[in-house]
Amino acid sequence: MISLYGVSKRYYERGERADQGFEALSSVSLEIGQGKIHGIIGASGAGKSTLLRLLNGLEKPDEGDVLVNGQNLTGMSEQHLRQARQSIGMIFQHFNLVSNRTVIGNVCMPLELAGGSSRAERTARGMEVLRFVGLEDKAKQYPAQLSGGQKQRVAIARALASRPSVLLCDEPTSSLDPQTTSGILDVLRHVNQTLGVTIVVVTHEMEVARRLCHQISVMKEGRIIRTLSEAEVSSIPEPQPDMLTSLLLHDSAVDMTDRNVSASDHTEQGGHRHDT
Ligand SMILES: Nc1ncnc2c1ncn2[C@@H]1O[C@H](COP(=O)(O)OP(=O)(O)OP(=O)(O)O)[C@@H](O)[C@H]1O
Repeated sequence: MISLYGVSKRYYERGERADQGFEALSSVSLEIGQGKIHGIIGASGAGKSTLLRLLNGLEKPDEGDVLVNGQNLTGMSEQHLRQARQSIGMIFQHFNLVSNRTVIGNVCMPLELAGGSSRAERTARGMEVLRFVGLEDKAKQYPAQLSGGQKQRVAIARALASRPSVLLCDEPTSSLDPQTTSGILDVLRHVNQTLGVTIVVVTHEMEVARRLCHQISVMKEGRIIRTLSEAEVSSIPEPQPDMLTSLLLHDSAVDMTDRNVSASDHTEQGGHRHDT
């Protein structure tokens, strides 16, 4: 379970007073249930990445509380934060692999940093997570020898190595072509369904959010202006990006029910958020 209560975050230029600065997040409250896939969408600058960074303690809120797995990250010491982060994996748009390490070397990095395991134990766990993402045959290669989709699979394997209960994804498919995107969405679903990992996905790709997520929160100017329930997300016809675009562009919540198609329309169109 992930909870944000009244979270605000300001960024300051050098020399600015506490009442100045730019408010990137403004009184954000949100609850994400355990085992859910939750999307965060919004225009550039809406505060999506800031919200994600608060969830692994990379940023501290100025006000409010951030709880992950019942632990309040706000006010935690660096040492406790490091421990808490072991149950929070993260992947990025540009994969962030270390170029001079092999695939298995990259995947084992979090285990090395955590300490307390032998090299043989780390390698065994690394091979296990590489198998999970379908890349055990690439263990000895270097990132430069892999495609974009393979690099993101390695990044997912690395994030899973320390058995996290939460996976944070910052624009995980924005660098990938549509076919590779579908493959990565399959892997993320597999992570969620097989391992029960709660996933939070920041994306500007409305269709990715619709296909992958149970719920979707829409952000605008540092606020969550709407959270779509599972029923509402399931009801979004495929593909109808205009509806989500209008959610991004207007403050007032769009009445989804006016635009919902009936259950039979939905079936006829073959629309299902887990279609790829
Ligand atoms: N370290 C920082 N210092 C100052 N301002 C920042 C900093 N990080 C983010 N901001 C500002 O806060 C606002 C929210 O940024 P954030 O990166 O969270 O938005 P975003 O929705 O993820 O945008 P994008 O989709 O472009 O990545 C933006 O106006 C950004 O310029």
